[in-house]
Formats: sequence, structure tokens, C-alpha cells
Amino acid sequence: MFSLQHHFEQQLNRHSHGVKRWVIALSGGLDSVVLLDLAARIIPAKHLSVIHVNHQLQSQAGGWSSFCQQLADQYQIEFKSIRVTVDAGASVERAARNARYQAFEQYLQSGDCLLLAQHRNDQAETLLYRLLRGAGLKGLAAMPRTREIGMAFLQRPLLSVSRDQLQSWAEKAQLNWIEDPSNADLSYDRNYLRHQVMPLLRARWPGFEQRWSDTADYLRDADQLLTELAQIDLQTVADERNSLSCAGLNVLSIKRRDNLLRVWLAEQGLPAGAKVLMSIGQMIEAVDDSSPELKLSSVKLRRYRGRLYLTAEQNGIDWQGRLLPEEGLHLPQGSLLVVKKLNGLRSLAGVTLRNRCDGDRCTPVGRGGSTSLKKLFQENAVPPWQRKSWPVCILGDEIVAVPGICVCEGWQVEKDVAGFHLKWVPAALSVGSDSGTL
Ligand SMILES: Nc1ncnc2c1ncn2[C@@H]1O[C@H](COP(=O)(O)OP(=O)(O)OP(=O)(O)O)[C@@H](O)[C@H]1O
Repeated sequence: MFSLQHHFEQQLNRHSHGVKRWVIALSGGLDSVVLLDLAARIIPAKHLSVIHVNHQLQSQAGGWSSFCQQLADQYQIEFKSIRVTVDAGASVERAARNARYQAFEQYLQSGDCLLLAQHRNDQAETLLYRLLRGAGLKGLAAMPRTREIGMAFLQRPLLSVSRDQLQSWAEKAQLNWIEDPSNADLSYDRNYLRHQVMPLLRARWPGFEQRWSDTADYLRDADQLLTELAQIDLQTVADERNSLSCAGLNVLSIKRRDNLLRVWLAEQGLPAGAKVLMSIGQMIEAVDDSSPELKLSSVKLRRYRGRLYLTAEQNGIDWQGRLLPEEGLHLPQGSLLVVKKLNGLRSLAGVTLRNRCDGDRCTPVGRGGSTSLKKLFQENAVPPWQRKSWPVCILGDEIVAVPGICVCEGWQVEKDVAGFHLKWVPAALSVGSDSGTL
């Protein structure tokens, strides 16, 4: 016979490695109240914590927060309530969800596992909802059982359990919960599906939620395999500055190329619909000396010397006087990385950074004389829009190295000794996106 508690425990055990604290996301509704009850039965209270997000959207919101606090007190579990302001624009549902996940992310620490109470019926609703909105493979994979969130990760241990099973647990255990009146409001798409559409489907095709939940799992596996294929392909076409070779992309079939581009753009928070992929395809196939550009959200995709670059408009980084630390620097505009290996700079002591200036010259090792930075950038195929913000290493008035490009005469470490290698990686663009991640 099915035991909810046993099933729940098994699910937790599958992803318990390294978990120091289990954080229950408690809305006060039936599902998360059952989740809390189950967790409290098998995890010692000192390893548990409850988080409630107050969206401040309804007059009763403060009361729900107090209800959750009282519940946590009953179980003697640490409680945290976070108030968020929901930017109620086109979709209140989506804005509330985004604000909630942001609050979770800020609260969670490394070693935390956030537990959410979504169940099988929620999964089926999500799949149908996404299908209605014309989602791609990733969207149709619906909610993952587990994923990273900020420094921690989240789990949905009830994803294979039905709403009825949760309800009968709640009744047997005599739990109290809140009924959110907005759950009955059919003007919300999710509620319409839940109350009007799903019951019809269930009457005609009993048990369809389980099958849809399996379908979502298959789709997630397929999506993961395609992402892995894209990662393999990226290794052959991307360089260390995360630009892509058009020649390399042209060798791939169009489907495989689109798959790679989708994953590459998604890493930067950029969606890639069919139209965008077609335009990028034209850029890739353009004649080699052309430099087409494509605007994507707030960034530009540019082609330069046969490579594709994603770029934000940069105003130049004020490096002035910045000291070069051994562990490197991570800034919104990019990362300066430092590795120790043969050759390289002999010391970082006193070395500072500044922006490159017009007329800058230096004496790269092995070149036998001085050369302009302009020429060095051209020779190294540094795209023009990156040149302004490329850092230059200075000691006194002298350029001692240009990260990723050269070390200058007199500053290189002795032969066969490890020195400091500097690499400049222009920002991997991260554009705020509302991809509806669950
Ligand atoms: N305000 C909130 N504070 C903390 N966690 C929340 C909140 N709202 C939702 N959650 C978590 O996200 C899950 C899914 O949210 P969803 O909106 O589908 O659930 P709900 O119907 O509001 O509440 P429940 O699932 O508890 O019945 C919840 O089960 C709960 O774990």
C-alpha cells in the first residue's frame, strides 16, 4: 500500500547529499502545510526552517503570515517571513512568482535545500498551460524535481503525489490550512484550467495526470540531451572569449546549429525563437568581410572577422588605479583571471590597471621593439567595441602587460619558472529575463 511518508522520505534521500538545512516554502495552503507536517516527522527541527513570502496583494496577507508563523512555532521550527512588492503589470500571477523566487534566492545559503509542495496535478496543469502558450521543449518539460537556486538548490518531493492524496493526509492528520480566495478566481488562467478544464479531462481519461507527468519527465530528458550536445558543439566553435566561429557553425546541420545557438543565448538569459534563429543563420552565412548586427533585447549580436559576439553597450571600465589582485577581478563588464604557469609576469606587486589610451605603445616579449596597442588589438582580432574597455597593466608609467595579449620586455619571469598569466574575458552578458523558470 502507498505510504505518503515513506515516499516522501525516499524522495528526500535521493537528493540529501551535503544538505545542512531543509527550508520549507510555506504558503499556508493545503499542499505546503502537508509538506511541513511530513518534513517535521522525519527531519529534526534544528535542521529545518520555514520561509513564507508575503506578496502584500490581498488584505488578508498579513493574517496568512501570522498563520504560518504560528504553525512553525507549533512544530518549534525557525520561521522567516519576507515581504515583497509585486510589480503588478500584465500578469499578477507571473510577477508574484518572480518576486517569490527572488526572495527565496536571497534568503537561501549554501547547503540549503528549499522544499516546494507542488504535486502531480500542478505538474499536469503546468504542462497544459505551457502547451497552450506554445512553449518549446524546455517549457514543456514543466517543473523539474530539483534544480539550483542561487547558492542552494530546490526540490519538489511531492511531484508524483496527487492532490487527493495530500488532502486525505491533511484530513487524517487533522491539519489546518488557509483557503486563498483568489484560487477560485477564474479570470486567472491557472485557476481556469484547474477548475474548468482538468476535471473534464479527468472524467474522460482517468489517471491522465500521471501519464502527463511521465511525459514531462521524457521531455526533460530529451532537453538535457540536446543541451549536452550543444555543450559538446560549443567546445568546437566557441573560444575563450565566448565568441563563436561562423565557419565552425556552418559545418553543423541547421538543426544542430540552432540547438547550439539556443543554448548559448539561453546562458545569457536571451530567448531564441524561430525568427531570431533565422536571422542569426543569415548572419552566419553572410560573406566573410561583412559585419552585420542584430539587436536582441538590450544587447547586440555582432559578427566580426568571421566570429559572432554578444555585446552590451559598454562605456568603458574605469580601471584607473585598480590594483591587480592574485585571485583576479570579477566585474559586471568582465573578468580578469590570473593563473600561474610557465612564462607570464614575474610579479604583481604594485601592478595596477588602467584603461587603454589612444597612442599607447608597449614592447611585447619576442617582438624586438615597441608597437602600438592599436596594432596589437588588430593582430589579436579584438573586436573594436571591446578595445575601449580592455584593461592594461601598469607599473609606474610603464605598460608591463596587456591581459590576454602580451607580457612586455623586462617583465617576464625567468625561463622555466612559473609566472602570472592574465586573461581578460569580456562580460558574459546576463540580461534580466523573465523566462518563467519554475
Ligand atoms: N507565499 C508563499 N510563501 C512561501 N512559499 C510559497 C508561497 N506561495 C507558494 N509557495 C510555495 O510554492 C508552492 C507552489 O505554489 P502555488 O502557488 O502553486 O501553491 P499554493 O496553491 O499557493 O499553496 P499550496 O501549494 O501550499 O497549497 C507551494 O506549494 C509552496 O511550497
